[in-house]
Amino acid sequence: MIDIHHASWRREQSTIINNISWQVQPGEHWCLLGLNGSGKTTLLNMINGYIWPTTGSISVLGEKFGEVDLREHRKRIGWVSTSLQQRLHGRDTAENIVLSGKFASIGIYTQIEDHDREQALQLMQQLDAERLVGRTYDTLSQGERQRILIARALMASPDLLILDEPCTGLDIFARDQLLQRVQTIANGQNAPTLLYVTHHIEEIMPCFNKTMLLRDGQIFAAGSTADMLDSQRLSDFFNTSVEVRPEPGDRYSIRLTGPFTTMPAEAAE
Ligand SMILES: Nc1ncnc2c1ncn2[C@@H]1O[C@H](COP(=O)(O)OP(=O)(O)OP(=O)(O)O)[C@@H](O)[C@H]1O
Repeated sequence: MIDIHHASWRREQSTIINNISWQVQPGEHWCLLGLNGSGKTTLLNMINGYIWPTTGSISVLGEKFGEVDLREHRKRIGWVSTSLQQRLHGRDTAENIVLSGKFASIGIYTQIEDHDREQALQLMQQLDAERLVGRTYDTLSQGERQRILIARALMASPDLLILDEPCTGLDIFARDQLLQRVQTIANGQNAPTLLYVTHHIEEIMPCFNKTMLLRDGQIFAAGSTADMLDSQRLSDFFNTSVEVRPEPGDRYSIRLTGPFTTMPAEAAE
């Protein structure tokens, strides 16, 4: 699904992505865990073809960048992120935003077929958002917006679904509902491969069988989630002592047990 070989990305004397090699196989769902500024969004921008590695190579969904029509390619990738939220038109209705996912466009510039409209309504139903039909995007709550964005991302039946911190701004109930829906998507027939970006271990659902720990633009460790979410490993990763606890429902929680003073600068923000 994703094959990255020794990819680096440099800007203004700094190396933002530093010699990353990473393979995602069909059937895997990955969680990307890292502190602010560790390079998560930059890596996603690379996967979507918005930026190119300065050195190294990347192929996504079997297509090597440089040999593929990126506009067509992006239709195979659903993407939910805060930066997308900011680019949407606030006066568009919820259902039109979902529909626009079919064309990977902001707004709709094509004749809409009845079956597309039906599919959009079905996805809104699946995400418990059917009552939002007719509402303009700027009147929706944060939790409602996230559900509409996930429906939009699923509209083109993507092979890869990227969820970049989708729980930002959600209360604990909305967060858990959204996470349950993510789990349902992962368990569904013909489910896309999921990449889930977060700072929060509590958000890692059982469907995420793989986890990457990203620090300073480098892979600190990557492998099975159970191996990654180990107290000693995460203490090394965060550079301070933490305790990871298994929680009911194959979830995890984390508690800081070491001194704050040794925390990396970003974490203290
Ligand atoms: N175009 C650019 N030019 C210079 N520096 C950049 C550019 N894009 C990103 N960076 C820097 O690269 C680092 C990684 O940024 P990135 O947005 O990928 O981090 P992140 O892990 O997604 O962080 P967050 O969790 O805060 O969203 C940051 O220090 C950022 O300032």
